[in-house]
Amino acid sequence: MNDSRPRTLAEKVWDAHLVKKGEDGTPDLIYIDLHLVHEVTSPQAFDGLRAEGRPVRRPDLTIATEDHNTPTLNIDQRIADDTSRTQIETLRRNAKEFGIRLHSLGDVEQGIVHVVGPQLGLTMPGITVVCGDSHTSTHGAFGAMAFGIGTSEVEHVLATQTLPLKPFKTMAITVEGTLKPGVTAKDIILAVIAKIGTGGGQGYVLEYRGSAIRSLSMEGRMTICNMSIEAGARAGMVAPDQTTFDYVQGRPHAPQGADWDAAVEYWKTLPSDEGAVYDAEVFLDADALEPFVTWGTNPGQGVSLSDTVPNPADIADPNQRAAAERALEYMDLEAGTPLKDVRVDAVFMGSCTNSRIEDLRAFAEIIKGRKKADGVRVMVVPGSARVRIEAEMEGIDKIVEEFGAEWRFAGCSMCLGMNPDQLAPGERCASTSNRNFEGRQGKGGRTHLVSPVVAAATAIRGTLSSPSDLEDARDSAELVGA
Ligand SMILES: CC(C)[C@H](C(=O)O)[C@@H](O)C(=O)O
Ligand code: SF4
Repeated sequence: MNDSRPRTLAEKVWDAHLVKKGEDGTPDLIYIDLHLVHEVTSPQAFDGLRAEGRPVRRPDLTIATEDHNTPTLNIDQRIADDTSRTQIETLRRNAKEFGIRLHSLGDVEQGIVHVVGPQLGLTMPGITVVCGDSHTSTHGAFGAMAFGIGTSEVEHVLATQTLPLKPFKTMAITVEGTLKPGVTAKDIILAVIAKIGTGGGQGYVLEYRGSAIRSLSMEGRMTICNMSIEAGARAGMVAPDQTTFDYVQGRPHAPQGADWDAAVEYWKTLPSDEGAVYDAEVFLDADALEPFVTWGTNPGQGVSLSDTVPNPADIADPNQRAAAERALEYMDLEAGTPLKDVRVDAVFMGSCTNSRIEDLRAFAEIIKGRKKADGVRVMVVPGSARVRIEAEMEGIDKIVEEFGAEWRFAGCSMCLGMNPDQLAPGERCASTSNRNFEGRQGKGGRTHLVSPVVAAATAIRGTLSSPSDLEDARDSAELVGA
C-alpha cells in the first residue's frame, strides 16, 4: 500500500480504508465512514437485519433523512398518498428501532440526503460515503470516495460498516480555462456527459481537475460530482483545497481546534501526486463552453443552448441514431428547430444537483423584480429545510413569490415525482435536476436539463433561454456562476 508510487486521490482514499485486500480476484473489503439513509432504499435492508436479529453496527456513523416521498406543501398534515406515507412511516419506525438519527419532515436538518450530509459537515475530505442512492457521487466534491449502493449492500453496511468492492478505474477530467458569464458548473457537467456519453464513465471514478474546477465553489463542485453517475461512473471526485476547508470549517460535525488542524494537515496530503497515472483522460476547454441544454431523454443528449435540435440522420452510430429518433418523438421536437424557440410549460428549480443556497441565489438574482412568463408554472424547491430558512433570511422567498413562482418545502419533489409534484402528460419542463428520462418528472412529461440561471431566464421568457437573452440583460458581472 505504502510504496512510493505516485497515487491518485481516489487511490489514496481507497488505500486508507482498506480493511482487507482481496486475493485472487476477490473484492477488497472497504471501511465506510458515513452511511446516509433515506426512505426508498432502506426498508428491505432493515427487514434483513431484523430477520437475522442483527443490530446496526455503527448507528453513530449512520444518518437518515426523509426526502423522496415528502410533500412540499402542507408538511404539517398527514401525507395523503398511501405509498409515500407508508415509506416515511416505515423509515421512522426503523430509525427508532435501530437507534438511528433521523431528520424528519419539519426538522431543520430534513432535506435531500445529498444536501444534508454536506450542510452538517458530515461530508469531509478523505472519507468514504455510501447511500442507497445513485447521486451519492455528490459528496465526492469534498475529495471523499462516495458512491451509491443497492439495498442488499445497504444491509451489509448497516450490519458491518464495511463493503466488499473491486477497485475502480480512474479517469481524469481536466477542465482548463475561465467560464463566460452565465456559464456554470451545470454546463460543464452536461458538456462532459455529452462528450463521453452516458456509458463513458462506466467502471471509473472520475476526478475533475484543472483551473476551471479549482475556481468553482463547493456548490458548483457538488453539481458536477452529482452528475458523474449520469456518465455511468461509480463516483466523481475533486481534490480538497482551501475552498473545501473553508466550506467545512465551523459546520456542526466538522473537527474543531487541534483536531481541525490535524485534519487539514491530512487533507492536504490527499490531492493526486505529481505523475500519478490515470486509466483514462478527458479534456474540456472552459472558455469555449456555452450554456447547455438537453434535447433528448438521457443526460448525454445535450447541446449548446444556441444550437438547433440535432438531426438523427447526422448521427453515424446506428444505436445512437435510433435513440435520438425515439427521443425526438417522445420530446415532440423537430430536427433543426432552434432550441431557443422551444416553449416550456413548467420550470423546476430544485434537486440534489442544484438546490443549495448558492443555486437559489443565482436563480433569484435573475428573476428579481421581474415577472414570470404567462402560463408557465415555476416551482422553487430548496434542497433542505435549512437552505429554505437561509434563503428566507435573505428574502429569496419574497423574490420568488413576487415573480409569480411557488416557494416550496424541501425534498426531491419534481426531480422524480415520487410525491404530488409532477408534470402532466405532454408538459415540457426546464429543470435544474439531473435526469431527463421518459416520464421522470411525471408520466408523459418532457424534461430539458439546464442550469439555475438558464432555468431563471427560461421562466422569464417562456422559451428555453440563457440570461444573455433577456432584453434588459443585467450587467453580466452580476451573474453568479452556480
Ligand atoms: C430512489 C433512488 C433509488 C434513486 C437513485 O438511486 O438515484 C433516486 O434518487 C433517483 O434520483 O432516481
Ligand atoms: S433530488 Fe432527484 S436525483 Fe437527487 S436524490 Fe432526490 S430523486 Fe434522486
